[in-house]
Amino acid sequence: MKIRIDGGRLLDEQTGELYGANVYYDDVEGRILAIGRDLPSADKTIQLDGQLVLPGFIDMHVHLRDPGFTAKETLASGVQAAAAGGFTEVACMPNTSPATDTAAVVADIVGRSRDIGKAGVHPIACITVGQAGEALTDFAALKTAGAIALSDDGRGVQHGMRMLEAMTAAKTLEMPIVIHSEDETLSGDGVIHPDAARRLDLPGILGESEAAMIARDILLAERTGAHLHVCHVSTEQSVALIRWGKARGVRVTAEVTPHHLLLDESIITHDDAVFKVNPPLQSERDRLACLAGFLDGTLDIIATDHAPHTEAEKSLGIARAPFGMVGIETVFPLLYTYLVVPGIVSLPHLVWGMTRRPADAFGLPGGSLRAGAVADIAIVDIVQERAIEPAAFYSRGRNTPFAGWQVTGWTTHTIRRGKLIYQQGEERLA
Ligand SMILES: NC(=O)N[C@@H](CC(=O)O)C(=O)O
Ligand SMILES: [Zn+2]
Repeated sequence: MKIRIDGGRLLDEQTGELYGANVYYDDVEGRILAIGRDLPSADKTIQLDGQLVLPGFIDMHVHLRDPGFTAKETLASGVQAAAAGGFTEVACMPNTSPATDTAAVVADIVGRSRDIGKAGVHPIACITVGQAGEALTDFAALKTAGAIALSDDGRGVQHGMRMLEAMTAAKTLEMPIVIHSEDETLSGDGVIHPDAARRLDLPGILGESEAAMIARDILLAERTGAHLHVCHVSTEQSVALIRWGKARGVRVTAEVTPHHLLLDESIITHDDAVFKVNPPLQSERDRLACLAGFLDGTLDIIATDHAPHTEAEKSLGIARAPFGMVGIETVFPLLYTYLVVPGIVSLPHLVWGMTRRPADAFGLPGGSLRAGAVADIAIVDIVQERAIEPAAFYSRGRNTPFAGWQVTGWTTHTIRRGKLIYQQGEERLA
């Protein structure tokens, strides 16, 4: 079928200006045929009224929890939540059970997510067996099965020589090494930023635990030539180190989360584990440094670190609850409302950070709307405004610190390879 999206507004990919145009695509080929005002007639039309027609969003850091932790999230609930957030592609982290450390687990995730038919899923497989930080996994076999990168996310690889071996092997296969930077000899048993920890009489996490490992791994990326991607950057020192690495010509890319762009540790005034995340909410100065880093391109992409947990787990209090926040259904509305509307970040800069830049950094299709490109599209409504309501999430995780925040920029339709994978108000998958 030929389908046309009429009456929307697109971003000019050169100038970043919004302009009115229609989009014409084929749902079998899954490609955009033409963009413009005078297009051939279609079998079906999606009629809009000025909504934004954007490239489908790409999230390089989500936890889908399947296999193993399906009370937190399942593949089905995760990819439906992703589609509801406007995402056409997500990369999922390997801290599953069993860990995503064999070709069989990678192939299972790829196959089942394809059958569900919502957002596309790209597994990031473990660097070390069982994420234990010891023996390396079989990178070549993981790549053949469909892994797009390697990470022990959830934990840092503590042993420097092990990381050097991993980068050397990853370089020969051209697989990115994606790092959760945390020197555990510095973070210890900390749970939140030291200032918040002092107020609540809890153990703190030193910011240096992140920056120290980033420094080590930039040096190892320089030595090996591997592509290093730094997850969830949260401190001023980390941003400075990545800026330094880029200036030296090291192949380093980095991501920043919506919570590290919008929140700081001062929000933690009482013992509520909804604010517990790793790396922790940092100081206001760190938050502003992350924002500046995103604006100048040091932090290339926005990633949510969508980390669902059950209500029972999150009700254990900050000392005992697991780290993590959900984010995939609310990232665009939050960043649009609180960064674009007040003029802090431009709309194209936000959109490229969620589309073109992750596609370029990881060699994924999508990220651009033009004739010949894949028909991966997010349609968002910047008039409709409502409060974030966790009970309405498609995700099983309800653990967001943004409940009740009033936002606009909700996704109304998500299209992947020409197929409608989300329409606002649709039923939850079983
Ligand atoms: N970010 C988190 O606080 N939690 C993540 C792990 C991670 O991304 O480090 C999780 O898996 O729950
Ligand atoms: Zn992590």
